Amino acid sequence: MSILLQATGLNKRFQSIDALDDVSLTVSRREILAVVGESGSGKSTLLATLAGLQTADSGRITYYGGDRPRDIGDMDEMQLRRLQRTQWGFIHQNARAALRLDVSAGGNIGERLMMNGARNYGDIRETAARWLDEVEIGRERIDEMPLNFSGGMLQRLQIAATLVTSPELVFMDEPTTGLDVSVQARVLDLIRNLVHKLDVATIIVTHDLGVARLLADRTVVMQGGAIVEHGLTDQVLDDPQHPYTQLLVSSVLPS
Ligand SMILES: Nc1ncnc2c1ncn2[C@@H]1O[C@H](COP(=O)(O)OP(=O)(O)OP(=O)(O)O)[C@@H](O)[C@H]1O
Repeated sequence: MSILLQATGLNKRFQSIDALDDVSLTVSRREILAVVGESGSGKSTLLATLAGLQTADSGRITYYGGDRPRDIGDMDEMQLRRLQRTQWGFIHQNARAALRLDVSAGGNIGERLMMNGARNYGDIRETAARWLDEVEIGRERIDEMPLNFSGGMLQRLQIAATLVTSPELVFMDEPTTGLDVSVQARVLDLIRNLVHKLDVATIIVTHDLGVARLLADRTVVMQGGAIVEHGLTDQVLDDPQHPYTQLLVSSVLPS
């Protein structure tokens, strides 16, 4: 598999805290990479940095998608925004904050299509309807404001609104955290089916090793801003080598 995104030597310091400590990783095309670790280990900082939402103090991020390799640090604001809305997607933990609640469900999906150049109203509406079916909200709710949608429905709408343009790379920050346990499984199942169907590379941050096991081809483990272990997910979770990973696995997964 060819590399889609490569990060080398990322560092980020907040006052005296090393949120990122010499982090290097790669994500290949169509690969699902999980970033796991305890609260405060640097997962969200890493994801936001990789996605160009915040800058590292040092290090380099190269994106090999599109027509030529580009360093994120060399892009101006407009180029980065364009990349983020065309070839990338970001699924936030808090769907309520990520969506526009005063715009219809169909409008939330259609907006992303229009940002990518779609102009034909009939086509946009039909694509939005298809995606509402795809994420099991149902096309009959296309004109409904998502204000009264449940947490699970909001997350499924955010997923539709992100994946509708078939991005090459999607960043997910704890996409099922905060949802009822019974709802989490359904959303995870949906994510798994869609990313495989669309062949989209995914970097997913989670504190839940079960999520990594279900979704990810490879997993990296973070502690104190550094990657302490990485490998195939089954390998990392079934035969952890680093004491911190062993602790994580033994305290979270029943043996
Ligand atoms: N804007 C900021 N200002 C100061 N410190 C920050 C900031 N953002 C993150 N940090 C610190 O950097 C470290 C890593 O935080 P980060 O949120 O990336 O960890 P995390 O693994 O995602 O944790 P969580 O799962 O709780 O979000 C923490 O010690 C955090 O307090």
